[in-house]
Amino acid sequence: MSVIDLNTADLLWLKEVSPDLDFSDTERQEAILETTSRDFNAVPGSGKTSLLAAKLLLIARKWNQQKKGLCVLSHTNVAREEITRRLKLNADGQKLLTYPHYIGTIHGFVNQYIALPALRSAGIKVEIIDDDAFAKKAQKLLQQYKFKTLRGWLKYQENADELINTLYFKGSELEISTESGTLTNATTPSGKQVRELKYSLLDAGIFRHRDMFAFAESALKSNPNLLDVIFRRFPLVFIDEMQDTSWAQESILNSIFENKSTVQRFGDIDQKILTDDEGIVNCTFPRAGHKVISTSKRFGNKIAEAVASVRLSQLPVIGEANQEMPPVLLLYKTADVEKVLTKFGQLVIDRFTDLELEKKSVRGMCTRKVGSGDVVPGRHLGDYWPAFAQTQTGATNSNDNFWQALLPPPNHNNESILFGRVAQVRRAILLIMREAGSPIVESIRDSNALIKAVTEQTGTALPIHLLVQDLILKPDLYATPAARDVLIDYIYTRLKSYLPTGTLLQSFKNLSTFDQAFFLLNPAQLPNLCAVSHMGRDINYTIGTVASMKGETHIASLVMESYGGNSKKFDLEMALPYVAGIKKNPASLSKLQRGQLRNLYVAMSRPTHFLCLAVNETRIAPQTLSALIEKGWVVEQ
Ligand SMILES: Nc1ncnc2c1ncn2[C@@H]1O[C@H](COP(=O)(O)OP(=O)(O)OP(=O)(O)O)[C@@H](O)[C@H]1O
Repeated sequence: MSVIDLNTADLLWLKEVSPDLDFSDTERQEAILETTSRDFNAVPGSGKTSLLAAKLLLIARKWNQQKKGLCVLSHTNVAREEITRRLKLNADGQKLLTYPHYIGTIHGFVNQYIALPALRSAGIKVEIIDDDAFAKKAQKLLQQYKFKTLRGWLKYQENADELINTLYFKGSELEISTESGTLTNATTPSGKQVRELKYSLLDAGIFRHRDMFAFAESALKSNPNLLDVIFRRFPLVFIDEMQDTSWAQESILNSIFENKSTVQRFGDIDQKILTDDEGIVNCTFPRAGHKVISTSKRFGNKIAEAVASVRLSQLPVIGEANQEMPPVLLLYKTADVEKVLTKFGQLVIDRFTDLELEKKSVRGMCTRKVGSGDVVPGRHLGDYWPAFAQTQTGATNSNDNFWQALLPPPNHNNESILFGRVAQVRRAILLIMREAGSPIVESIRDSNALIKAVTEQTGTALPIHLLVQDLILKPDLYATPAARDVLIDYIYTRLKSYLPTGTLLQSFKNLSTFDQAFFLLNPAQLPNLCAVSHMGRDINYTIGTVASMKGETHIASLVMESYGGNSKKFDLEMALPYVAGIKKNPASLSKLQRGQLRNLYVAMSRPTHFLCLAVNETRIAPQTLSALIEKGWVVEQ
């Protein structure tokens, strides 16, 4: 028997409350009305998250259980925020935001219901769960005399820093492992010390997110009754972004809910770009009997055709939007690789008015950040934008640098993640207040508590609100070295009342958090922000990796080719014959090459209007070029 009854009358109501969304097709209607456990594999831009939010609204209207609730899980905070944003708009939807319901990330859920209670009852304190904070503390601890042997061993390890930064507890036996490299046996001196280091951090209450899954597994093993308690509380479970769920996460969720609660999972298996996860072969999404949504509301037919050509499953992708323009193939000469991003900015300015670009995202993406290979450039983002490469080198990369903390993440224009941007900028301000010795922030652990602490202790946080607003809305304030100098003065005036009495402007300016060495290699470029002036108009747009832009919608997207290293192939060089229709069925490519294609599938499916692929002119065959032109592609140089 299903937990909830949904029928076609509900769809009529949905039309009234969500007039911006169209659920008139059979595939979406079936997905909304489905009441049994089922997976849904849906194309990019099909509106998985908004469909799920709409479905939740319908259920909220009918939910009458007081102590049992819905469990809605996503992989990222972006998806969670999108769901809660939509639910907040409606009185019924708001009911889902409180007890007995849970809406949050899989990490948050596992922590709240399993790992943290287990750690508490074992008397283990938790100070912080944060991969960056863990890495920082681990590196600091490593410098202690007692880890001398370990340091000696690390000198001979590739990625020694990462080996330490990513130490984690694995499985229900809490075995100590690393995500980078291999640890020596626990009986060797260095093997002993690396484990001692991890245990010291455990004693200090410092954990990585991944550790929590091991504690959860361990708790469920030693206390199987816990499973019953959780599944009884949540008879209905929805999981968004299912393709990104690792096996460690899925196996815990399966052990709690499988064959007990009704579970519906949404995702797109072809967008799974992290495929080197342990246990990946066990992942079950999408299960037999799954349904599909094959139409995209994001883009039209031309982009859909290109996206479908690189879709590994070769299932159809149908574009339903009708605002797109001809896609562009941007051919560059090797010597001009650093001009690609500027040229794309010009193409965007030529195609859109300022009004059309307002509040819309323009992005440049590349699969690889940096790398090597004795091949002609166009290998990675660093080739196209040297300032990006410099952020990837340890020397200038500091978790405590204000500028680094301030720089907009790749998705900073997306309204749904504005909340995330506010949190990011508050964190940057917290770094300043901490280093300046502000007594207000002495006992606060993260930026979430900043406003509360400032308000409680001084009566108002208005100066911080205004500063946050300026830093988000006016990136020009930190676009050049001179602007950054002026900005520090301005920050001082805003924060002065929160600083220790007598803090002078000069000592404030000398805080190491303002160190601009971060920008030195390329003072004209911000690491991930490209500024272009053309025909008397300006555009600033963000660049980044494909992985960092998953889930986004752009008005215009540039996809820059990259070299796959061990795959021995440039991704677009390999993909363009498929896009041109000369080759079919990319499923026969090698594993690494298929991984490259998955990235392209994600990247090429971001834009609503304008898709541009940048390729070195030496890497496209004349036959492919003519076939693309015949298909309606425009070639630019
Ligand atoms: N049912 C719908 N009716 C009309 N427009 C929609 C609908 N669903 C989504 N959209 C619009 O389509 C675009 C893509 O939606 P969204 O980003 O939610 O898709 P997605 O399935 O999450 O995509 P991806 O898997 O690529 O991240 C957005 O601009 C959104 O507003």
